[in-house]
Amino acid sequence: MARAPSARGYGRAVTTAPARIRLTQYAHGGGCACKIPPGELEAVVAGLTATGPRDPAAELVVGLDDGDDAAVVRIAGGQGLVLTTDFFTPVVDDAYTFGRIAAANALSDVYAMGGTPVVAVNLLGWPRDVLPAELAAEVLRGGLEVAQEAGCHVGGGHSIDDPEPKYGMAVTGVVDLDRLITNSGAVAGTPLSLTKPLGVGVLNSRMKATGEVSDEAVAAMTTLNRDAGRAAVAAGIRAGTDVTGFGLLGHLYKMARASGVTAVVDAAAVPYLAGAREALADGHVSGGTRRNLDWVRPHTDLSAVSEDEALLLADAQTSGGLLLGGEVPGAPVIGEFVPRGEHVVIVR
Ligand SMILES: Nc1ncnc2c1ncn2[C@@H]1O[C@H](COP(=O)(O)OP(=O)(O)OP(=O)(O)O)[C@@H](O)[C@H]1O
Ligand SMILES: [Mg+2]
Repeated sequence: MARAPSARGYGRAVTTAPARIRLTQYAHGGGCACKIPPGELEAVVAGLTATGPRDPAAELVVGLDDGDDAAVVRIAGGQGLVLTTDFFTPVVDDAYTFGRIAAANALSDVYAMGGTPVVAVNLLGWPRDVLPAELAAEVLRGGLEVAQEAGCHVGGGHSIDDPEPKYGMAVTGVVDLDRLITNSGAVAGTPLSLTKPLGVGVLNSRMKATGEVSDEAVAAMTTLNRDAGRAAVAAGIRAGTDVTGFGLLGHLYKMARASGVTAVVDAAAVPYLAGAREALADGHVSGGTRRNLDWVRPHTDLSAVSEDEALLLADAQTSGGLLLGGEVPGAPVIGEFVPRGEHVVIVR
């Protein structure tokens, strides 16, 4: 038998699986909601960004300056290498599904830059004294399946004994540098689109607390942003990011700030997964979501919406959709970019 999550510690390895292990109960937080909050992260990495103005001909085309989704390095033939990594604790109880979500999320940052993933390596942390190795293999199986769907090789990885289960990937892709999509590419006068509905954060919090699974949320989190990324490139879009732990408002604030424009969000046009509002009303709001809202509040005009609406807009997503400066087929327009005004973001 595996030990209860509360009885953590290093001891004998587990060889047999109990009837039902709820992976989320072995982690303090789940998915992108366990990211270090945006303000704190920027303070931590600030010392790494003092590289001076970016030279457009430089080898490192995208570095840390604008907190973009991935680093981009110039290679031959007008191409760039796209490099990104993402890992987190279980966001769902099922190991195979956790693997699929974590892989879709890791691959997403390449799509958010307008790129195509080529090869990934796994990052695995596993509490080998409390959880069976078979479950770790299930996590990796899920990740491999999604990478294969993306046409991305899995070339290896790294695994450590860890008090909490963690999984993700480091992904390398390629991008046509003339079609690169970045945080800083937004231009006033262009529409703002979102390719997946919000609400994954509150639904995952509910699932962690009650065990109630939202199939819609799982479907959203396991869907690759490949088609959205391709559509964005085909439409000539140059501004975008994926919506993850910092929520729509957090990622939009980063985009508008980096682009020197103001983003206007039409709250009524933002799509939500079924049950998201009810989960919020029942109090299933993560600390990460509250921190996201606190972070953007000084720069955001929220006077037109209730506190609940603002929390939903700041809901920490895992493997969320692409937020794009432009229009793509099938994705709702949820606002627009306008010249920079008093606020960096306006919710109306
Ligand atoms: N430990 C770190 N060292 C250096 N840079 C970091 C570190 N952690 C994060 N960053 C950088 O900070 C920025 C914001 O990180 P964040 O993880 O939010 O980006 P992201 O990969 O797009 O997130 P997500 O995978 O959730 O979409 C990125 O440019 C990232 O490269
Ligand atoms: Mg990202």
